Amino acid sequence: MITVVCALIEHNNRVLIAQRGEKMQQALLWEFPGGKLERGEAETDGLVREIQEELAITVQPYQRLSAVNHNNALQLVPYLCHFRGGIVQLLEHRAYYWVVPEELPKYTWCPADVPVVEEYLQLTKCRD
Ligand SMILES: Nc1nc2c([nH]c(=O)n2[C@@H]2O[C@H](COP(=O)(O)OP(=O)(O)OP(=O)(O)O)[C@@H](O)[C@H]2O)c(=O)[nH]1
Repeated sequence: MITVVCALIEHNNRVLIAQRGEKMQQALLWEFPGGKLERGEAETDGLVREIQEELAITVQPYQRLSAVNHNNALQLVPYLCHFRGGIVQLLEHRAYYWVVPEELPKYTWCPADVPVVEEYLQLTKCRD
């Protein structure tokens, strides 16, 4: 089982979503950006590194959501993150959007992300 950390980057009541490239696995599906941890790396350190590598922005993880075990092959570990600065560059993805939470279900997600989207929607409803 591989562990992948991903970021729900929040800014002005929106969250950043990213579309995988045509040549990536799960091509053209939407995801929360992130990636695999390096050996011995803490989850939050790996996440900050991946987001800098993929989007050239700085984030600060502040809350871990429920990890998703997908088909006993992938453990997806989501973190809520504050946006701390930079200008988004698509260094690996095909597209990105800042969306309000209610729009999240309109996108075609990587299957492992579906429970993450649901948890996030519940959480943001409680904030209102
Ligand atoms: N980053 C990310 N990967 C996800 C998500 N959902 C999901 O199933 N995955 C899968 O988790 C794996 C992570 O791959 P990745 O390509 O983003 O990770 P990485 O940057 O470390 O990959 P690399 O080996 O090319 O360096 C892929 O198989 C990807 O399809 C998600 O929300 N975010």
